[in-house]
Amino acid sequence: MSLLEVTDLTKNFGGLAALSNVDFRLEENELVGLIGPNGAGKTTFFNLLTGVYVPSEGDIILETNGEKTKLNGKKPFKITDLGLARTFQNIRLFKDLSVMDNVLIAFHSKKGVGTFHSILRTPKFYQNEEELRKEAIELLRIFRLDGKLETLARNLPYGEQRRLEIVRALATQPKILFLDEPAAGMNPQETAELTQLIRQIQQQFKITVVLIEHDMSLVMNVCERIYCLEYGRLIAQGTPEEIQKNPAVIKAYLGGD
Ligand SMILES: Nc1ncnc2c1ncn2[C@@H]1O[C@H](COP(=O)(O)OP(=O)(O)OP(=O)(O)O)[C@@H](O)[C@H]1O
Repeated sequence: MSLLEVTDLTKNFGGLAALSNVDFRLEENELVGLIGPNGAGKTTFFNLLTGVYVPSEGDIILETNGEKTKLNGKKPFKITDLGLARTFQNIRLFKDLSVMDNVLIAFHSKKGVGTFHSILRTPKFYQNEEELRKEAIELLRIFRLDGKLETLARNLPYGEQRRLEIVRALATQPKILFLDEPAAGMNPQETAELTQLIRQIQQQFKITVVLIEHDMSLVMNVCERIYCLEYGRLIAQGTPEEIQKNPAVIKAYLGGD
């Protein structure tokens, strides 16, 4: 089986079917795009996979080390523990904490030494803190944020806040990273740099990356496979070349018959 297998995933909000019978799979270490017009159900899909919403129907199964785990209905923190991390369409940082503290908090979900050592400030606590700081600086260096360790997140320029969000997600050591419109609001140069970074982290950390993005050049450039949603239904999947030629996708984006 695949790293992640989603079958028949459905989410209803009252009478509105935000997502209907979607099948989706992810393999290890691939870069996958999720596209579709506004309101197609892309963010709802991420919210279902990361435990923000409980599915109305369908299954989400993660397979790691030969073990299958059903993710439906699990809480977001549990899903993070199992190796799924995400960023949000609207940036969600601890705006009044420094860049470094934003990353350290994310690390603690995976690598903290526990309450006993933390409260008593044991030598093990200090040794662990030092190691985490080093790892945080390494990650921040990749995203060119290592010169701003003590800057408050709210004082970073917009593009850097978006990059810090990705660092925070990576600090939880995910197997799968979900990025919700990472290039939204970025200028072309920032988008080009981000494209490069996404490729780099996928290869360096050997993770699977799933990307919701309206910037088609980014999606077509970076993704190996693409899924397209419209009105909550999966209307196409394939390579970037196949998706660009797909009549249902062209119609969904351009309208008309
Ligand atoms: N919590 C909710 N309650 C009710 N309706 C919702 C909720 N969340 C999403 N929806 C509806 O579900 C549909 C899909 O929304 P969703 O945000 O998943 O689309 P999207 O493809 O991410 O859109 P966009 O590209 O504009 O971000 C929309 O009609 C939206 O209004």
